[in-house]
Amino acid sequence: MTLTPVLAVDHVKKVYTTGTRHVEAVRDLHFDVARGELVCVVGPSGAGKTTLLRCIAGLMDVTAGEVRLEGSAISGPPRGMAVVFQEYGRSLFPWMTVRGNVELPLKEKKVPRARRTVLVDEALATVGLDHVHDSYPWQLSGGMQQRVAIARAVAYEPHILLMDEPFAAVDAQTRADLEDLIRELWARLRVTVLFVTHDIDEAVYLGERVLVLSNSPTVVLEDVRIDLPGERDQLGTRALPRFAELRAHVYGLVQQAKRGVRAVPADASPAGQTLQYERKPS
Ligand SMILES: Nc1ncnc2c1ncn2[C@@H]1O[C@H](COP(=O)(O)OP(=O)(O)OP(=O)(O)O)[C@@H](O)[C@H]1O
Repeated sequence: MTLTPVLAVDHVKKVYTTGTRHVEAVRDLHFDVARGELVCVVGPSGAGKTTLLRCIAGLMDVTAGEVRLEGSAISGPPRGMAVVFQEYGRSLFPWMTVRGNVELPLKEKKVPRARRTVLVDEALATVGLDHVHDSYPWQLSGGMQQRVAIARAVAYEPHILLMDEPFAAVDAQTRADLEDLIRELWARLRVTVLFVTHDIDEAVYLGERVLVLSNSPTVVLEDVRIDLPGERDQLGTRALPRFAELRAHVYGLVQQAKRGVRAVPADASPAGQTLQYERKPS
């Protein structure tokens, strides 16, 4: 029996059209994400990572192909999805308390008040912020604000969590803490996560798979299985020889992507256990 993937990105193409100008940002992206997977996406700057995420989040139409969430085609922001963006400063409402920010999407989802209280309390405790319910976002550090954004996504009880470079604007120590928080939440809540990052080390540390995108117009250059132990910690995991191999492998792929390479033969991938996808001829 074949299980329906939570997320199916089915030969997606995206062309931006401004007046008479056409920019083919994404050529043919094709991959599935199974329930409970944590999949990272890396690629050179301008590879189309944000474009892909916006298409998946239903924030923009695809030019061809289809994105399906639990078997249904996406044609607008789907209810079972939560998104955490890089700009936490802009994603939180400064005139609302932390509690108000986390509760807002639940009100929009028409969750009854008593249930909302439980969900907000649990989510804030989960991200270690149960002492700042009544603070305003601008009274918190950047890392704390990003925790509020994560709590808001978690409280929503999404089937899939999309994250677009969520830690790019925080310092290295906070970033490491937030990475561990995501692994911990993912393991505990069994939520499916698609995580876009510029950072190759972060992708290998976090992911069960790393999708390496080619340069724009984008295809999946390689889908690398990250066969590191499930229990990860910043010092031990990053010191493993296998971590170094996978990191070097993904780094090499990103360098190839920058040079315009769009296809890697399966047998040229000794370090990663590549998953191959059938491509439509373009
Ligand atoms: N609104 C737009 N109109 C026209 N072209 C666009 C638009 N948005 C993005 N592009 C182009 O699409 C391509 C992919 O951009 P996108 O922002 O998705 O890449 P990215 O991988 O997220 O980049 P970065 O890593 O630098 O954030 C780029 O060539 C970009 O110039």
